[in-house]
Amino acid sequence: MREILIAIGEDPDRDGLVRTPTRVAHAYAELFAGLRVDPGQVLATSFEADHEELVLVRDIEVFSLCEHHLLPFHGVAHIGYIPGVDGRITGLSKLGRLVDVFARRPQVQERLTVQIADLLSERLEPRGVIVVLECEHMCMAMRGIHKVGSRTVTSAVRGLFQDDAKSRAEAMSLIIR
Ligand SMILES: Nc1nc2c(ncn2[C@@H]2O[C@H](COP(=O)(O)OP(=O)(O)OP(=O)(O)O)[C@@H](O)[C@H]2O)c(=O)[nH]1
Ligand SMILES: [Zn+2]
Repeated sequence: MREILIAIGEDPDRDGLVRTPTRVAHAYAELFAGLRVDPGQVLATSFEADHEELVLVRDIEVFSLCEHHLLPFHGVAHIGYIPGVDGRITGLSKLGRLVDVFARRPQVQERLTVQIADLLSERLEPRGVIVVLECEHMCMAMRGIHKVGSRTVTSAVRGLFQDDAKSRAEAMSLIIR
């Protein structure tokens, strides 16, 4: 960080900047903490339930950093699943925790979307999973192409949502408003 400050023409020893390398190190430790967490642990607790219909959590806040520029992208995730035949469900907060574990890494939005869908699919063995992310990328807003307000939408579907167009359309109608 000190070398970056010198490279951009700053004085790393001036009062406001002298502790900046340390601050950035601490900030990065938090922003990239997901690299040191086992995502499977997030879903370690699950419950039996007689619910065989859609469970959908909308508008889960997403903060991540693109791996190309290390600039933030942020927006929301919508995560839905239909529990498997043995009816296991997870705590609703775990879906938000799962987003954070994968988001707190150098990312691309597509991979973040797929990682969430794959882990839910693997660990909960649900009948279907649908994940939609809508994010704005600062690397496209405050630099480069300067397109402020454009949002990128990515989705990943697993299980019955892949084959059953009616179920997918029903879930999408609850997600996209
Ligand atoms: N597919 C994808 N691309 C992303 C994501 N985040 C940033 N990017 C893009 O990554 C690309 C990197 O392109 P490069 O040409 O290597 O880098 P660059 O010269 O800084 O590109 P510009 O942003 O076009 O100025 C850019 O087009 C970014 O918009 C993401 O989550 N998914
Ligand atoms: Zn970027």
